[in-house]
Amino acid sequence: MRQVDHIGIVGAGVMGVGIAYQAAVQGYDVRLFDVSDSALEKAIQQIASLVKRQIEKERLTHADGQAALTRIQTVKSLDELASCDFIIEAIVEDIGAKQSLFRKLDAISPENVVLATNTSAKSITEIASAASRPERVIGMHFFNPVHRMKLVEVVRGLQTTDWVVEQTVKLGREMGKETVRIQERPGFATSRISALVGNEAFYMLMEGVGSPEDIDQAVKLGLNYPMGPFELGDLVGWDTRLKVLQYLHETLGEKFRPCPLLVQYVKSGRLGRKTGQGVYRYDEQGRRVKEQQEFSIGR
Ligand SMILES: NC(=O)c1ccc[n+]([C@@H]2O[C@H](COP(=O)([O-])OP(=O)(O)OC[C@H]3O[C@@H](n4cnc5c(N)ncnc54)[C@H](O)[C@@H]3O)[C@@H](O)[C@H]2O)c1
Repeated sequence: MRQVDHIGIVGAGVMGVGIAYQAAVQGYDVRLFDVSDSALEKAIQQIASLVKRQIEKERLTHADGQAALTRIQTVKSLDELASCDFIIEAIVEDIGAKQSLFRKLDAISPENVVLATNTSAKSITEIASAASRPERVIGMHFFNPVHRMKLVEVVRGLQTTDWVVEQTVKLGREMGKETVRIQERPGFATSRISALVGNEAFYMLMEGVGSPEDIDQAVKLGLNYPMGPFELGDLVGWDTRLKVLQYLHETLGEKFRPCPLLVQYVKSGRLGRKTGQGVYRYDEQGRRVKEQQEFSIGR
């Protein structure tokens, strides 16, 4: 097994930030790259505020929190990931963008480095086809928020080797997560169910079945889900959710057709917590704003 000390992370959005935090807290040195300088700056602020909150909640000591922060380095060029022992991609959910990135990662990194994608649903085999050594490409699917969610879904593409699966399971566990091993099918074991539930909730909202609050409450208390479908979609980001649904619609058929109201939300920029408004509204600190107004589907 290659000793993993340095983890390279590509993409400093919602997931890249969470994965970087989790890796650093578990003692790994992290190099974080994004095409956007402002995303990198924002990422460092978000990680620092997450460390602060975890210290306040006594889930992290001050010393451990500070040590984690010093382990994260942002880099301005992909080439600076060349010496990493394991690389995790968390960029936009777009097959072309991911393939182009994996072509570059394959070219810059030694051949015993695992190249993992955090894709929510896309084909690992298709992403891997861009690499000259597709057997070292694997799905390592973290969940949002990474520091709280216990699972990593390890997804095997057609050519992924046993060694790569073992290395990824080991890293997932050492990052403090439970792992499941999944054979590649669109949406894996989790996104396939979650996309269906979120989409159905939007159809229910469009039909006027109930307010978002009541639908969320029904699913939480009646079905024992920890979060309602709208709370979860606001956290995931409806743009990401829509991309997953479009892909599942293409590959698995009609039952995944994206709800027109969900599509409208994305067109209007109501993407969820990351834009301050999705199905619900959030203040500057990310706290949900309680609405006084009566329910209507256009809300
Ligand atoms: N949001 C979730 O809850 C969630 C959960 C599990 C998996 N995922 C998956 O994780 C991935 C990232 O999702 P996210 O929600 O963090 O997205 P995001 O939109 O928050 O962040 C994506 C980041 O990638 C950067 N980026 C885009 N192209 C790039 C490139 N070629 N090189 C480097 N950086 C690039 C963008 O500048 C942006 O900062 C997606 O594949 C998504 O499906 C998301």
